[in-house]
Amino acid sequence: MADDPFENMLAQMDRAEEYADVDHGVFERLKHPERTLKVTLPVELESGEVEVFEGYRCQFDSARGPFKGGVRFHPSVTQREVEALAGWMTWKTALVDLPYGGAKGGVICEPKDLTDRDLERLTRRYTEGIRRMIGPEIDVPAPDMNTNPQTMAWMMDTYSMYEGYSVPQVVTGKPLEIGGTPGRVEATGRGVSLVTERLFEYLDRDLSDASVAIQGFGNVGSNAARLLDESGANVVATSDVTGAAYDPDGLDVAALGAHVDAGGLIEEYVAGEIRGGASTADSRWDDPDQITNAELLTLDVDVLIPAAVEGVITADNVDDLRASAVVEAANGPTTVAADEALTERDIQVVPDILANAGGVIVSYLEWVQNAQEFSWPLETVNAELERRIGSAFDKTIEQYDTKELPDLRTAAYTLALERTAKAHEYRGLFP
Ligand SMILES: NC(=O)c1ccc[n+]([C@@H]2O[C@H](COP(=O)([O-])OP(=O)(O)OC[C@H]3O[C@@H](n4cnc5c(N)ncnc54)[C@H](O)[C@@H]3O)[C@@H](O)[C@H]2O)c1
Repeated sequence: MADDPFENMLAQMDRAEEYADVDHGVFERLKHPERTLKVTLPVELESGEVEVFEGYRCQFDSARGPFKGGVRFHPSVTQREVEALAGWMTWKTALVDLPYGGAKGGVICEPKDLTDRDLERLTRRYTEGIRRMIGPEIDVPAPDMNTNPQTMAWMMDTYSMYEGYSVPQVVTGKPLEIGGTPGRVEATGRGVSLVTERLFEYLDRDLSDASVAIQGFGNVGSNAARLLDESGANVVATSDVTGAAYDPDGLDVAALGAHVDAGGLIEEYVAGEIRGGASTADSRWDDPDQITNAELLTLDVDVLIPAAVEGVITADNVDDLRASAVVEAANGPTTVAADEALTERDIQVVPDILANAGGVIVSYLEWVQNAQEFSWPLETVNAELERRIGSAFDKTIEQYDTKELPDLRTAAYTLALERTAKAHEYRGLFP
């Protein structure tokens, strides 16, 4: 049951319902996505072959504003996963109080097997498939797993070609040259780092020298690692699909970042095949051990940050977890059964809808700048990100403490559900 991300999201909602001030009828309505479009995407690959892909766009709830949510390219994308992710976007935008609803898109594909030309064609075909349901005031996509500013540029261009003029505001996470904002690429990782700092302040613990394990060293994981390293924490392990690098004395995060930016894999780094100009001789700590992703999750660390895929902390491994706090950078990394076990063990979990909200906050700031046809400096963007995610963190803690809720996820969900339900109550049912 809980391995299905959509069931997991519904179970999270159910856990919060008993504490949330929400009419039961409205609550039932919140459990159903408004709509999901499935699109068939035939693409002529560079090899000359035609491959037929499948994609989705789910628009979960728009009571608080236009739909907002990323697009994921991954072999394990399913309709249920996209719908769960769209639901989580709805609760996330409500929790951090952005004037948006929630949506998500996904295409079933293995990007590693596609050339840049193939990816461009697939992205354009997908954009054509969903273009009637997106738009600056309707639904605004953004990057997620295996999509990036280049993907957004292709989406923006395809949409604009049909409109007959440039519409930068139709997507966020664009390159700077076509209306992107400074600070967007690292925004989710920055938010993860900021909430980890806040958590330590709240727990009255010192983050400097705290040990951190991060599963996933992509956009979110690598930026969180870099910023936590800069704030004095000790990143002892990180991973990608090929496995994890572990050094109890701490990893050379900068060298790892350069290696991965140059297209390197973690297993190559551990084997000493280091790209990006760094060499083991230059590294502060030169011999990390290769461990598995499963072993990374059970390391004895102060903070565990899952930053890859959903459903990695489960009933099967939760008893082996030794971290004293979990900061959910990935969406939906903890199943409900595991969540209950973590609450019982008093392990603080900063839920995904708070921990990884930095990305959508800065996407919103990009959208606002596009609407104003104006651009802000990086300092303004980062200050606004810190203010907004800090305020959401404080409100979640206040809710948790004053209502004596079982955990931070329940606190975050009650706030998000109450805000979304209020919007539904004010707007009423039409027709
Ligand atoms: N990019 C954003 O702005 C953003 C915003 C909010 C949430 N998120 C969430 O953060 C997570 C990571 O997103 P990202 O943008 O960094 O993606 P990414 O594609 O840049 O990186 C993903 C990383 O996870 C690794 N990975 C993939 N499958 C794995 C597996 N089965 N086991 C272990 N590692 C695996 C990859 O090798 C890579 O290192 C996702 O859950 C995503 O939904 C991303």
